[in-house]
Amino acid sequence: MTAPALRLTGTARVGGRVLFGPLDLAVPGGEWCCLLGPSGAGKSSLLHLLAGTSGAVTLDGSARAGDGAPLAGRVALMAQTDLLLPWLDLCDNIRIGARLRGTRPSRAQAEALLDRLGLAGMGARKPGALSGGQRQRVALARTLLEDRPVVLLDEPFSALDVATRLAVQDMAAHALRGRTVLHVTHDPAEAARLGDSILLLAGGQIRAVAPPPDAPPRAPDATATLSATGHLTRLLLEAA
Ligand SMILES: Nc1ncnc2c1ncn2[C@@H]1O[C@H](COP(=O)(O)OP(=O)(O)OP(=O)(O)O)[C@@H](O)[C@H]1O
Repeated sequence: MTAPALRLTGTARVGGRVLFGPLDLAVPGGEWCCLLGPSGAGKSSLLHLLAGTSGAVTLDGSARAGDGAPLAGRVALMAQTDLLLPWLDLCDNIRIGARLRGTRPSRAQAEALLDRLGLAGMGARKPGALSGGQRQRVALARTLLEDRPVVLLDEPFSALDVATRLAVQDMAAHALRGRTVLHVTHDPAEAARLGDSILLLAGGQIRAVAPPPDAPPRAPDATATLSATGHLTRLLLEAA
């Protein structure tokens, strides 16, 4: 699978006001890019513009793949809300996209993903019986099973405790290696740990911030990771 680059250029508006831009955001093909920024800066809107699900937010410009082919059909979006269907069990929730397209991955595939996310043996449960962090991992499993070259993640680990978060970050980093990932997060430590590249959206503009030099996923307590976390925290405080 060849993962295309992503490019978003122009000005985004909502309700007649400028949300961000004019700007030029680029994510190289096959890289994991973390996007940070203050609440309301437009990070989720930017993901939805790339996914083609932006609704009230419009773009005077373009959101496209670097290879010129349409993005439609090549993108999986994990939104901030988990969108789990309460009447389906976890395996069927995870397989919902494939089912809507007329294919049907096996329950064993869904169970295997749950297992890797620390939810072994829970495939027959309904979402109503889960904690917030468990629901978030099911939504991640559904996104991974989509098996798309471009993956957009909106705060995918925000509900997880520290130990689970680190384990699930590692799992996702390995599962999505070689895909083009744009990952919105509020957590500077997460960006310092996971990003091949790191972008900051603030004041309507995009700014690139140098990631630590070694390859992700990085040790959370490595000096370079901690130093990048501190630098990003300072930039976020300045942008607030
Ligand atoms: N459908 C919509 N209708 C009206 N306003 C919207 C809509 N979608 C987004 N907005 C507005 O656009 C702005 C940016 O929202 P967005 O969710 O993209 O920000 P964000 O950076 O992801 O914030 P957060 O970090 O809090 O999730 C907000 O002021 C929000 O109210």
